[in-house]
Amino acid sequence: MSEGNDGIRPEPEEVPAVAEEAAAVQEHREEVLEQARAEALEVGGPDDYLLLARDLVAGYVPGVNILNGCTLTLTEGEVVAIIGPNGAGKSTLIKTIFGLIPVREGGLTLRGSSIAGLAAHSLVERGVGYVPQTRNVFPSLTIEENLQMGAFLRPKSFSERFEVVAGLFPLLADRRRAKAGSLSGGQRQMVAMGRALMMDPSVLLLDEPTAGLSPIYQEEVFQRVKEVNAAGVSVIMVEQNARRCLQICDRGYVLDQGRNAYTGSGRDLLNDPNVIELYLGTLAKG
Ligand SMILES: Nc1ncnc2c1ncn2[C@@H]1O[C@H](COP(=O)(O)OP(=O)(O)OP(=O)(O)O)[C@@H](O)[C@H]1O
Repeated sequence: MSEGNDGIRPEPEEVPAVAEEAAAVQEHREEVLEQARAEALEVGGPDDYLLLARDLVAGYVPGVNILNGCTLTLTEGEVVAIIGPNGAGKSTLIKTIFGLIPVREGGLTLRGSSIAGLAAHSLVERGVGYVPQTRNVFPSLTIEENLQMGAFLRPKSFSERFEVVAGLFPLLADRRRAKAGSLSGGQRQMVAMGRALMMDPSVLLLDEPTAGLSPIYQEEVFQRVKEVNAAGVSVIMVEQNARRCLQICDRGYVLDQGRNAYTGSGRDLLNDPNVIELYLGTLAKG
């Protein structure tokens, strides 16, 4: 057995200090989550928001909840970010809003009417678009065919919507006959967003649109999101590039363990020492 320190394992006396620090951080997180839960109850009623998710409880496996009471509001014209650590439930929240995961408890309303329990295609009909994180284009189809799939509920509106969407993403017109599978990751993301916009949604749900993209393409995606928003679409986006996302969004939600941890304007969250310490970590120091 080796007696010396191998440079990786901590000295024995360091271990209690690390454990104490971890326990303190966990205790702080619990306090934050409790406070956020109390604040979440202070939101207005369904008629006050374009979209209201209130105290949502949801999960994949019977008896196991991933969302433990999440509240989120979206007002017309906003870009709202959802950030938080891995496994916090960010994607689960956006999938629950889009009807891909059943709501076990809580309320979900769009323009004051309940959408809990509605299937995804019903939400598309009601003006909600969704771009999943992965497998969000049909690689063997052309760009144009991908966009046709996006307009499948209203095929007659294809030409008109194509003009509008290509105005936002010129690439889609320039390369309309190219197979989506031949495009770069960033270009595919434009196709995926363009497809979701073909139904002229008022709400666009984006699940980590910059994941796996180079910094240049990440920036392009953020700019396009702003342009889509400026064209009248309210946006909820889950993001792994938390710092940049908070810079461009109106408001943000920090999720932790399937619950609200912090809520505020993007700027407030970026400057909140607790958010920096607990959730932005090295990103904040960068
Ligand atoms: N299809 C699934 N079946 C069962 N559990 C799942 C499924 N998808 C996700 N989970 C679990 O739900 C929890 C939350 O996952 P989710 O993808 O919502 O997290 P996230 O905050 O988006 O994190 P990440 O940034 O890592 O994607 C995780 O513990 C994950 O293992």
